[in-house]
Amino acid sequence: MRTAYSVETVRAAERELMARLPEGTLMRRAAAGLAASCAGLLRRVYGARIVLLVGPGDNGGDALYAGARLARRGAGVTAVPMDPGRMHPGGLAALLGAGGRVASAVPGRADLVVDGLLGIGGRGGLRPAAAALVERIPPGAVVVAADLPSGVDADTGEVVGAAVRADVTVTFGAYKPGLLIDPGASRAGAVRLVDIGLTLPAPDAQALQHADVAGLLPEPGAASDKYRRGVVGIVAGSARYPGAAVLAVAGALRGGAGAVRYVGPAAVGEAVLARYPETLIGRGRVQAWVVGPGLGDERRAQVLEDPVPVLVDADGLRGLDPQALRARTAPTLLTPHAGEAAALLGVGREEVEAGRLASVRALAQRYGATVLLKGSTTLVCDGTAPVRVNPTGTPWLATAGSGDVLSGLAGSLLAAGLSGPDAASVAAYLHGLAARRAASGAPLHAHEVAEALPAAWRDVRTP
Ligand SMILES: NC(=O)C1=CN([C@@H]2O[C@H](COP(=O)(O)OP(=O)(O)OC[C@H]3O[C@@H](n4cnc5c(N)ncnc54)[C@H](OP(=O)(O)O)[C@@H]3O)[C@@H](O)[C@H]2O)[C@@H](O)CC1
Ligand SMILES: [K+]
Repeated sequence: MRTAYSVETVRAAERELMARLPEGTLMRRAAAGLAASCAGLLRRVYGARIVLLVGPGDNGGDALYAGARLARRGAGVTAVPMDPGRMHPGGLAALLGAGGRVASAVPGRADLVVDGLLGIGGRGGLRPAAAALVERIPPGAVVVAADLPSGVDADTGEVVGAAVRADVTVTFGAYKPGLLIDPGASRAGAVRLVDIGLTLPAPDAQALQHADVAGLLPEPGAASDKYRRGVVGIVAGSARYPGAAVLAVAGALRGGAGAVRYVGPAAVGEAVLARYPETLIGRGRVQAWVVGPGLGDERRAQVLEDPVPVLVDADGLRGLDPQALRARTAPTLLTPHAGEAAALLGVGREEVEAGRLASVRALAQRYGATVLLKGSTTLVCDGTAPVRVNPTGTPWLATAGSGDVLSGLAGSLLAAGLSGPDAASVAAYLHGLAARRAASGAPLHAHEVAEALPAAWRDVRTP
């Protein structure tokens, strides 16, 4: 499990540790890790041209001390301050003592640029003096962000205006949520963690890894029959959109439930059967429902009355009543994309895109449900446990029908007995992995994602 911690939590842990260590120890540890990463990215440290963008706080201090280490190994290191009157004094002295220099403008050429403008003390969009330096980063230089790319909000991943686009981010003590959540995540490049010795409490966000997913996958026992493994009911599709039902069933058949039941118009049932003859057709007992696309209100209301877990997706999300959902006794899982989430919250779509973390939390609170917010970084929140950030996926997943496959898959995992957050985050993980496998750099369509699910399932179980 990759875990991430809010600024407040990191600061508290730092304070606690600093009180027990000689002054400057943590910054020395951070700078040593940063310098080592930079050295590893250069073909040769000796003679390399390194530029440090230096902010007024301790993030700038990290960059200056790291620069001093690299200068001692023969690199030509130039520090460019955001505010010449405010640079970490100890860091500046170390750099100058090691032969580094200070310049007022960013040199036109560099092999590597260290972004030490802002770390966890950054607030709001980059001020003009910082944005001007970022604009001047020489093309072709490897960009290494200290702690996080400047301009990215550490807690949320939000970016207002300009922000550094790093090739590598060397983060200190703990991952910050903004490094895992877009748009911040896409600015961070490869993220490396430097252990500075912090003792941390429960995380604010977490990202599953293969082993976590493998541990959550439903496993049939010797005594399992199809009913014990769970039946998932799919209420989706219409004469106008029969494909949604076929794709949801495709996902559900690969999700570990013992059987998939389709409930809907006869013509759609025939389309489902033609593709998947193993589907049960018509009403009957299920352990979880997926209420999805192409639906009228009355079909959704019937399903929501059933005291089993229910996943609500697509058209099923339209006009949902928070009170009615809160009154349910069994878990509810909502799987909106940004547009649907915006409608559920009564805000603009851009607001959801810009503040994905706040949006998913607000939805979980308001509807008393687990919420899977689809998008460039899929988030899962049940309002209490840490938010789960999905680390798999590919931009090619933005294709018609892929959401139907995901809802079938997650519903199947619910029927197999997983909790709402586990079903949602395992489904998102497998779905993203399957899409990566199926796409491998080329366009893909939703059926291919469904077909690649068994391979993704095997991948995560391979130690
Ligand atoms: N604590 C520790 O033990 C350790 C900490 N470590 C390191 O310290 C970092 C945190 O340092 P920090 O607290 O000094 O804050 P930091 O990120 O440098 O920025 C604050 C400065 O930026 C300014 N500023 C703010 N927003 C701005 C904006 N939008 N645009 C422009 N400027 C803006 C703000 O200005 P002000 O508001 O004061 O005018 C203030 O001067 C942390 O990320 C890690 O790298 C490591 O060494 C490990 C040990
Ligand atoms: K930075």
